[in-house]
Amino acid sequence: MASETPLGIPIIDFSKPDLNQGTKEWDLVRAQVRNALEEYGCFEALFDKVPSDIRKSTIESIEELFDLPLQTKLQNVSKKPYHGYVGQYPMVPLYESMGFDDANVYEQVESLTNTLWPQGNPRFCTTIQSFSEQVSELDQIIRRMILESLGLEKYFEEHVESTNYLLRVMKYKGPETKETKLGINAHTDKNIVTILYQNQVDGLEVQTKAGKWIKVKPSLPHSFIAMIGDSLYAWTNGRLHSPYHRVMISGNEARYSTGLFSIPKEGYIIKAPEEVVDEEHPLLFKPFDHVEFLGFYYTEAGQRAQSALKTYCGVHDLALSA
Ligand SMILES: O=C(O)CCC(=O)C(=O)O
Ligand SMILES: [Fe+2]
Repeated sequence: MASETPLGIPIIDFSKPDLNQGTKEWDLVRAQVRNALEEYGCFEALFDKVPSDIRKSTIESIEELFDLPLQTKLQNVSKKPYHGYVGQYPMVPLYESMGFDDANVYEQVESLTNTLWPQGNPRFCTTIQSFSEQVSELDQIIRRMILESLGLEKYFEEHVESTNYLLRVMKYKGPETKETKLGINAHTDKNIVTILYQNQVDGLEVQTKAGKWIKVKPSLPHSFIAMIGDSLYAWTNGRLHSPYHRVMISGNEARYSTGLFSIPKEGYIIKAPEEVVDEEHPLLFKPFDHVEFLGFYYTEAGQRAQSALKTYCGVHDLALSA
């Protein structure tokens, strides 16, 4: 076979000083966002608005968190799967994670912090909250660009108000073998937009539409990975791709990462607006509640399904699964 140029996901620069709505710069970046999300469902965002000291203390704070005794970590329980503490799963023994609901709201982070450190840990709390708030700005820039590029900007306020932010922090223990091990199974995210950040240990892989796995290696310390989840895929009636991705790890060093997930609120019905439904683009999914869909996803049938979303509320189930 001829040698292939290594594939990578698109890189988009959000660090330009005058990236304001209505400018040429904005329109240019917006077009790049739209193309990347149609083709890959994700891209690397260069975003320097999160100061380097906050980025650094975020990674240090996550290390401090996972160094707590297991008994303490287990105190963060949640009714919602993957919102509380997760660890020691037999399928993915190297993976641990902890979720912070409403991570951009100080009081919310504080109350969870106080469960973990009864004597308080203001530095941890401030770090997690500021990091989440600053990354949520990138989430909103991206969502505004997506809506504008689809001619749906009138829905922006409703769109943002219908979601909450979850910050999930993750640790993947180095397997201490030469072989590469599975850190997290291949999956699509179920939410709206995910923004990932990581320490210097790579491992994220994204599947292209053609089925090829590509390694994601963030190029700069202020690189974030933005990714579309199934709920936005459904809301845009399939205009944007939500990619399968996984984490593969090797070596001795631990990988620490964070994901800021914009998640539809319970009770909010996700329904593709009429502007994106026409003869050429028939409705793909019946309107659904994200929390109810997640309930299905975590059942045996949901886990077995090739696409849980299509099985749950796909309009052309048979045609699509053929
Ligand atoms: O750790 C990562 O970079 C990816 C994590 C992920 O895909 C997830 O939490 O949904
Ligand atoms: Fe994911």
